[in-house]
Amino acid sequence: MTLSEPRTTTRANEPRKRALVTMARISKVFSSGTVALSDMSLTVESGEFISLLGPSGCGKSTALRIIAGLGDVSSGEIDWPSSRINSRGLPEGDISFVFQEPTLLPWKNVFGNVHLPLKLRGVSKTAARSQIMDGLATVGLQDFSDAYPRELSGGMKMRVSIARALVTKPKLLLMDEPFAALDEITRQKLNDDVLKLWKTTGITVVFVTHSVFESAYLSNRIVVMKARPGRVHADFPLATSLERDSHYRTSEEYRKACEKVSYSLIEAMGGSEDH
Ligand SMILES: Nc1ncnc2c1ncn2[C@@H]1O[C@H](COP(=O)(O)OP(=O)(O)OP(=O)(O)O)[C@@H](O)[C@H]1O
Repeated sequence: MTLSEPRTTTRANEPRKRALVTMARISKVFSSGTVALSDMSLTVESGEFISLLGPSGCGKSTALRIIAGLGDVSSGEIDWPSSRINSRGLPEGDISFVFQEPTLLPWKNVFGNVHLPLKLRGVSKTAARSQIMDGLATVGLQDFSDAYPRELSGGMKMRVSIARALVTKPKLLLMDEPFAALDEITRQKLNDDVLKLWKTTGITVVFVTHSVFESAYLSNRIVVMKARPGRVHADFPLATSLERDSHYRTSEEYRKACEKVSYSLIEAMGGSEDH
């Protein structure tokens, strides 16, 4: 196969569909009176790559935080049908969160930062070494384990943050606009890294973004949200016969996917198609 030939999409160990987490008629009203979410229902199937897309303030981060157990709900139910639940109502060890900021500890080196989630579980550095180095290899930073955050570029810091999220081998990776602060080329590289780990590990990803292009590139399902109050406007699969790579970015199929997502977002924002 030459470099210019598009490849067909494959994913190792394609999982059988089953509900990983179900949000049923979730509402969230903050003490300020802001209704961040109203009657939001969403089932995340195991193995999906879902993008939550929508205008600012439509509740994307709130929805993600609720899935992560970082905020309570005003009404509605969260269910984890296929997981063992701990006393906090969460599936033990199954969720990792990546924020827009890498949030690395400046006084710890890369190895120490990635070790953190395991340290919190009582795993020593020695016992965790191979897991940490595997995590760093996944994001291409195996040669930077001794470096400190101040020595890394923005993209490298975000890679460390992703390695830290993966080191506990979560089933579900929640990403809240992780690449929004990065330049376009670094963002595209990290998009490819995340897609690669999604394909090779079987992890489920819920990815919050403002970007139509990013969501159309990454996801196999798009959930477009609407604001005031936050709710689901549209929920559709985004299949492609092509491998999502640099060729895909210039393909007619990607252009059509972007158009479809873009129209849906315009609708969600109350506009018309010819805006
Ligand atoms: N802790 C909070 N207290 C009060 N209101 C909040 C709080 N967090 C979020 N909100 C409000 O809830 C609504 C939804 O916010 P949220 O951050 O979930 O939206 P978003 O879609 O992620 O926005 P953005 O794309 O700008 O990050 C907004 O009106 C926001 O101002």
